[in-house]
Amino acid sequence: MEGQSRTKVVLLACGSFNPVTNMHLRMFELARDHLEDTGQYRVVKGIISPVGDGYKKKGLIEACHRLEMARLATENSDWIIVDSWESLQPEWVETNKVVRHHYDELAAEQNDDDVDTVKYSKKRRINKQVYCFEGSSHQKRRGCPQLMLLCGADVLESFGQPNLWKQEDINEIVSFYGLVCVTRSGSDPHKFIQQSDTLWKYRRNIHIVHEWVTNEISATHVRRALRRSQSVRYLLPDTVVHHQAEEVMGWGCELKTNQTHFKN
Ligand SMILES: Nc1ncnc2c1ncn2[C@@H]1O[C@H](COP(=O)(O)OP(=O)(O)OP(=O)(O)O)[C@@H](O)[C@H]1O
Ligand SMILES: NC(=O)c1ccc[n+]([C@@H]2O[C@H](COP(=O)(O)O)[C@@H](O)[C@H]2O)c1
Ligand SMILES: [Zn+2]
Repeated sequence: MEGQSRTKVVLLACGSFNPVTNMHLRMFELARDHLEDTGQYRVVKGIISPVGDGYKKKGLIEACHRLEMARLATENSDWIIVDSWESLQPEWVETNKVVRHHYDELAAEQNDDDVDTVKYSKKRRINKQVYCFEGSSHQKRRGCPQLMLLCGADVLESFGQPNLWKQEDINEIVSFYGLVCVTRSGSDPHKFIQQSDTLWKYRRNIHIVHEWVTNEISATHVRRALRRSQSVRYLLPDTVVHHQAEEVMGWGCELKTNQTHFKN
């Protein structure tokens, strides 16, 4: 399929990024290779959206630090950016609402691009196909890139945790947007999809990316190492490691080690 006829895709990763690790960045590269290898997609952008402070997860440091570290981590990438919208919301925002927000942004950018050639109102009329499903209706904008949620297999499996995700949100994510899921040790996304009627129904919208270089990098491990004054070098981009060191010095922290604001 020629480049022009491929569907443009924007990948959106939501999470704590507490702190961002090399594996978060690898996740984007793996997903892009996988989607482009199908011959159907061209991945044009990746967005990291750190969760807001309202998420109140134990040990979550302030969003401004998580954002700054994610920005430093992506400064050498020509396609992955960090977006602050979610982290600036006063309350925790459910992921489906974050996805909707970004889809609306992409559609608005698309309309801006089109506005010179076709009158806005007319374009709006011809540019939308209405997709309806359980209780809500959405408009898919022609020409707008497809937005897919990018996550690790642990997040996919968290769909099965009672009272954590609304069923309608899961439906909307997998039926309207699409999901790219990177395998992670301890998870079996194929089995999980096979056992869920909803996920099975929309299995063609769920792209499982197999990470062959299995590794167990996690922000939990990084925080633990930092608490113990152990090196986190090569688990995080150097710029992020340095940012933390500067932070400690800047705060006149009582600790003379590389221990940082990760207290839990
Ligand atoms: N090693 C990994 N392999 C696959 N996916 C990963 C990996 N590390 C993180 N992710 C994914 O990155 C996204 C953001 O995750 P998150 O910020 O929770 O990182 P984490 O390393 O899991 O942190 P924590 O240990 O604090 O939960 C999630 O979709 C998560 O599944
Ligand atoms: N119902 C929901 O929309 C829902 C539930 C749980 C987690 N999440 C999101 O999943 C991500 C999980 O991140 P952590 O693995 O760091 O907890 C966060 O972005 C969080 O907002 C969403
Ligand atoms: Zn996690």
